[in-house]
Amino acid sequence: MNTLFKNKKIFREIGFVTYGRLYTQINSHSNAADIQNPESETKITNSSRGGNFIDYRRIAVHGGSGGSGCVCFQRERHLPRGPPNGGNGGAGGNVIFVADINESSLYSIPTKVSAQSGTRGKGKDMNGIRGKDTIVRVPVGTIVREIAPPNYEFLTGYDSNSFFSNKKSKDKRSNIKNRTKSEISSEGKESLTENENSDNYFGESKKKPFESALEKLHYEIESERKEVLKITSLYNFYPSKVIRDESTDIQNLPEEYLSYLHELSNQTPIQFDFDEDKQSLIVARGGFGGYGNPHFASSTNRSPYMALNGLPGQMRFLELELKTIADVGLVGLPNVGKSTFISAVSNASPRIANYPFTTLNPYIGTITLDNYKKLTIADIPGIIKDAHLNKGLGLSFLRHIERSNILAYVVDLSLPDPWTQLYTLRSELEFYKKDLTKKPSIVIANKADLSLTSKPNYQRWLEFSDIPIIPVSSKNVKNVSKVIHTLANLLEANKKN
Ligand SMILES: Nc1nc2c(ncn2[C@@H]2O[C@H](COP(=O)(O)OP(=O)(O)OP(=O)(O)O)[C@@H](O)[C@H]2O)c(=O)[nH]1
Ligand SMILES: [Mg+2]
Repeated sequence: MNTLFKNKKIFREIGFVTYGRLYTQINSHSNAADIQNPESETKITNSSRGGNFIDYRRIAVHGGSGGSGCVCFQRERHLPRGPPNGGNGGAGGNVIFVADINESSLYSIPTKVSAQSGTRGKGKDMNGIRGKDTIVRVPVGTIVREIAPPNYEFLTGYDSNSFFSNKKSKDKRSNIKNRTKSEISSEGKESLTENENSDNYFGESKKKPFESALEKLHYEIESERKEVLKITSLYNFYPSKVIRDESTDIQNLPEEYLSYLHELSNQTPIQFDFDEDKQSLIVARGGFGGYGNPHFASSTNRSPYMALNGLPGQMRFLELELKTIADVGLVGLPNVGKSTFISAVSNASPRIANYPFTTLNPYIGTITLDNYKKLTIADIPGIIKDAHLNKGLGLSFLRHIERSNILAYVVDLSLPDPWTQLYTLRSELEFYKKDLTKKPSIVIANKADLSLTSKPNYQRWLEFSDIPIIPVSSKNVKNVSKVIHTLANLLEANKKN
């Protein structure tokens, strides 16, 4: 199976990215403790602030295969028929996701992530080496969901419950037919009619070719997995001593081996939210290493000529979605001064210019308050009227403020009737997600330094406003500390509730 992943052509076809900055392998003894104390890992930085911001991605993850156990006997001059001494195979490495506060984009995560396979056991009781784990750093705020493999239903009639069946696998095409009739239609997914699968008069299949390399990869892996999981192929026999007696029965398999097989066939779908730094999750477990022949020695069979093969690692298809988590989300029309505000109050330094849509990616700024607590603010691209109809940059960026505790509407106070900006923003937010505007909110009335128009606007607005309005001049850094204190108090009150 592992050879499949080494197939560079496939990697190229599915767009395997070799940037590898988020993607590193750590030594074979990695465990949860290592993750918490990542000294053994390479320091990775990700400068994805520029044009490389990606907040949605679909990837495939694959744990390493386990190495096979070895069939071997001790042979010395004085000991011609010594005891069995074949080593166990090494387990495959796991693919582990770790949340990292320094990451801000899913850009560097490759389409296909696999962990190293374990090596085979050898004679003289030499166990195989465990495959290295692969650690993928994901930004805090990433949501991981398991998805069905691409076009899963038309690829194969693979039935995960038939792992233990000893029957010869049926013809692939008949499998597809069987599945088409019953399972696919009941699942209600994209279904193929029987006619589409059957051969025509010239014996040519009308089945569509693989539409993407990822589908092809999945098909190959699944067929190989099926092959591996046939009971006879679980065993590794001594050459020319192939014995298929009752000792190769399913009942004789070690319990941990069986439970791993069971786990492989009954994977619970992953749904995980990385909302804290250093949180980690094994997304694809490495395969079990097979036992060497000493494991099968008994009082009746002192020279077992069989060992166990390693098992394949878990294969999963995942959907990653980044929803930035900040305490405060800034929302405003383009060019009102959101980025100027965030750069005036925090460590963020987004681009500022006098034209709309200067900001194209979300930015997070951190402010250290008097009591050494931290307040994070998210600046997102500007929203315009009818953004829900995909005008401007659309509304997808709202996912980054969706989980903020507080909303801060930034308006340009110098424009005529500035409150209309607030109406527009609120209605667009409601279009995106119902009740989003019910979060505690304030209005940052920016450009108050342009007092000729701003001052009368402010006076009029105060008379009917339903939320606090704070006039500021972000450009001249005037009154911004009042905004920060109001936000900090609101946050405190909000957390207590
Ligand atoms: N007079 C005045 N100008 C300001 C103030 N704040 C921002 N500006 C100017 O307004 C323009 C837009 O500022 P940005 O911070 O880029 O605005 P933005 O809301 O981030 O814009 P987008 O990223 O395009 O949505 C710049 O030319 C700023 O110099 C202010 O308080 N007073
Ligand atoms: Mg901006």
